[in-house]
Amino acid sequence: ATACGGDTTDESGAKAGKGGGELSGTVTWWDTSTVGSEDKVFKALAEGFEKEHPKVEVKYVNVPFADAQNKFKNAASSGSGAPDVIRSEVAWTPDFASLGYLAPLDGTTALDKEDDYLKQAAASTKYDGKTFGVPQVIDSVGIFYNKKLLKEAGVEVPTSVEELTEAAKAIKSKTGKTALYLRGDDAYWFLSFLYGEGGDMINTKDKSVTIDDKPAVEAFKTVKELVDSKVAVTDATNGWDNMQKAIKDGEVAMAINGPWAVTDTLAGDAFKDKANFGVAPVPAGSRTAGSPQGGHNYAVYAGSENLDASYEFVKYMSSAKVQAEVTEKLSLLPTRASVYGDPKVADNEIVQFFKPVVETAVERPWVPEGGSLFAPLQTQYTKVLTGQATPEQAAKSTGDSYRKLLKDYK
Ligand SMILES: C[C@H]1O[C@H](O[C@H]2[C@H](O)[C@@H](O)[C@@H](O[C@H]3[C@H](O)[C@@H](O)[C@@H](O[C@H]4[C@H](O)[C@@H](O)[C@@H](O)O[C@@H]4CO)O[C@@H]3CO)O[C@@H]2CO)[C@H](O)[C@H](O)[C@@H]1N[C@H]1C[C@@H](CO)[C@H](O)[C@@H](O)[C@@H]1O
Repeated sequence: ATACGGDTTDESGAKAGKGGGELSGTVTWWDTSTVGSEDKVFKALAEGFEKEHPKVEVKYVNVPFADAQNKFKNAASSGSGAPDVIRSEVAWTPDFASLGYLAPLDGTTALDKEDDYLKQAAASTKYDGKTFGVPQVIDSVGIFYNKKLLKEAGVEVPTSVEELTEAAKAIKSKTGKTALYLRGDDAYWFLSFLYGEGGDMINTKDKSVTIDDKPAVEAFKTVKELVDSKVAVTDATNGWDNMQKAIKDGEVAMAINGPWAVTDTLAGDAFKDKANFGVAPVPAGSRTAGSPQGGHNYAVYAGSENLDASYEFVKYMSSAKVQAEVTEKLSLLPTRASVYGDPKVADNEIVQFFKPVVETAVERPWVPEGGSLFAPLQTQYTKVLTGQATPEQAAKSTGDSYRKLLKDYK
């Protein structure tokens, strides 16, 4: 199509149309979604963009979640090998932005119908008064449970740690199975217990480290007791695979997990009959029930040589149409309020459960160091679960690490 204003070539040499001129060139996109359950859906959606922009080639690259943050930082700082667009986890976005690695999107076509984004999701894209990402999916965690096993045990899905401990006895005696798989190699799985005791990692308002306050010690005690009393099984490594195998094979009655795990979990023998799968809020601690907020944004590399096509790609991928398709295929939660009105989305049981959960999820500290709070906590969390540190030692060690990371926090 010839543009009404005629084509111009901007500094990057890419065709930058005026008034709908044709885009061209390549857009390399690093996607971190799970291979084997999510990646093929996202890859196909990216190909849909190419159909609308025949002169643009999207180079889809799947980069493992555990490697992508460092890989991007290395490429961006060396100035070679960085992608044009990255699926930037909510905690990575302020980190990359603070380093100058992301293009501000305010005023570009990437940021389309901005008011339609859920405010919890949009919060992770803001840094220094600018917008450095476009929300893709928002998520939290809940209890995934095997209805048949709970029925055989004659118990309801537990709503608190006490009820979980009680139910575990009946599950073990009546079915021989363990009640819960508790992921031990990823500190994200500790957060709902920390929030359940009224605790948190840090307080950004008064700039204080709170991971070594009493609620955190109580939360470490809770998870240690769940494992020591065999209410829960855990592993110090390879937690994702072990958790998925345990719940999919019906070896455990429950696992704490999020929407990104639904497709993979439903592929398990235990859920040949999809009706056997249930999801419920995480168990409350002694103070409350709190779920963590997670998710992913699309972000554009500041050094991209094809900014116009990258902006349009982000606009397309985060459009209401594409978001509805992602939910339909993967049961992931949209980040556009308008998409929840789409009948296909509104009827999705996973969305029906997780929408109120993400609306009341505990907001994360959207500071550049937010993501780096997990590695030191992960070390101590695993040590507590394997008896190498007491809850008190773990809380103190994590607090000391945080104060080194956050110089101006007390
Ligand atoms: C340690 C890491 O701590 C944090 O990560 C937090 C994260 O902030 C939390 O929000 C939470 O993330 C949720 C997530 O929101 C939720 O959506 C889901 O994601 C799914 C996808 O849905 C699924 O599609 C697929 O992709 O798979 C995704 C993952 O399943 O589940 C996530 C929770 O897993 O929890 C994360 C902690 O895991 C840091 O941010 C780093 O990532 C850091 N990694 C370091 C690694 C270092 C080398 O060791 C290396 O030296 C360091 O440089 C590395 O950075």
